[in-house]
Amino acid sequence: MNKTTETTSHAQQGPVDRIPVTLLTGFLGAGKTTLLNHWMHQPGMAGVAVLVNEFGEVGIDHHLVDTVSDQMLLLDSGCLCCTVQGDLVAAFRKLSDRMARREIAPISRVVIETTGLADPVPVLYTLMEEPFVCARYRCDTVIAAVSATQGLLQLDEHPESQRQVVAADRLLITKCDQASSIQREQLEAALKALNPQAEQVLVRNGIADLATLMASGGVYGRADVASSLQAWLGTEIARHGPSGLFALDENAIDLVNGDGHYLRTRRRSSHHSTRVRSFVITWDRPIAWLGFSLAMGNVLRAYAANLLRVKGLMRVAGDEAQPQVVQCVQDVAYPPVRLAAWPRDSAFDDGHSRLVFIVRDLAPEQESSIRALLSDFSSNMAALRVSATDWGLPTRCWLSQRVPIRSATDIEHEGWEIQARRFRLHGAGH
Ligand SMILES: Nc1nc2c(ncn2[C@@H]2O[C@H](COP(=O)(O)OP(=O)(O)OP(=O)(O)O)[C@@H](O)[C@H]2O)c(=O)[nH]1
Repeated sequence: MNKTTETTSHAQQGPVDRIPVTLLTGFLGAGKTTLLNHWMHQPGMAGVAVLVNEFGEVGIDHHLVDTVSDQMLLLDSGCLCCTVQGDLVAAFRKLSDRMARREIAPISRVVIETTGLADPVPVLYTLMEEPFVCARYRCDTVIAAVSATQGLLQLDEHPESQRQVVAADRLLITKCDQASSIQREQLEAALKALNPQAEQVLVRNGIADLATLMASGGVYGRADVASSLQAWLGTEIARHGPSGLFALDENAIDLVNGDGHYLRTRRRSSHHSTRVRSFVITWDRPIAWLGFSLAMGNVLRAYAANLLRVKGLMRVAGDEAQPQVVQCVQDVAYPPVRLAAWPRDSAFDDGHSRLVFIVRDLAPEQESSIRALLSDFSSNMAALRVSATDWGLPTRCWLSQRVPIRSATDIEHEGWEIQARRFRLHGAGH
């Protein structure tokens, strides 16, 4: 074989063999985990490895996705876009090592669910520039979930949300079942202005076709785009804009999307606004659901402007074996669901209730008053019943309905450990 032929065949082989990666992004509470949970039940997900990353001290999301113990990893040491890029590379290495040792069957795709606050650019940079990763994996698609009900406001107030939209090649407009047509159309127009080339997909009740996740994206999935981010950026600049739009220096990563929109981010240090932080409230005894729901309603009402996201698992008196999942996005409380059992081998091992709050501009004394409101539920049933008739209470939907159980049996995780059960080869002797 002459040299030219060798070079050609190597070049042809490399990109074909690399495992496609889908980045699933979207602001806090936009519906990423809900979408993932639906997709995880599809037969087409066999062989897909999922990496979940959360902002906050206690990981919740991986407990909310069913039947995932064997193909899901929690990236729990911080937000993917700033502190855990090394961990992300380590996870890719581990996947590759296990495949090489035939401990797991070949992986057909990796899906990374980022935190709602993640800037996708540093993650893209890792995928496209880190030598180990880009030799074996290729960024295929960036999907951003945007809430039809809250997305416009989030785009206005949170630069992270804009960056997620601009970097995406597919936009999933979630919660269309809850939005008016005017809300939806305004959001569609805003998204079009930010990222005209991205495909827009409407999502109702958290359900989208698996093809939405699996289909290759426009920009990132193009076979002719060089894997190097710098080369890709060069192509984009040549196509769209004046020179000097970007520079890759020591600490800056810039990205220009298909429409010449320009994103700049810092490579290493945490660049989340210091205005955003998280804290956890823990209860070591079962909570009274009525009192808790009313207290949470008052918390949402009083601090709506500062609460970005609240979620957790609660041990409810009288129903202690099945944790109740509590979900709030800003001042909206979503209908609770119950898990079939408490997650094992996790922060919830002790069976305590925990709520993770992600807040912005919340003063310490305000945090103290939230803690106080949630530490002392009135035991006066008559008073509770009166306040339960407050029709404007954000947590009304927690009071009225029977809480369905979601089967989430056998859910466990090993943090960074890759769990091989699903990928195990028959007869491989493991
Ligand atoms: N009605 C309705 N509710 C939805 C939809 N998508 C998500 N939800 C609800 O919105 C809440 C938040 O959804 P998640 O899937 O946890 O959102 P997320 O983007 O993973 O949240 P973070 O991981 O905190 O950023 C949950 O209570 C979901 O049930 C939808 O399309 N329709």
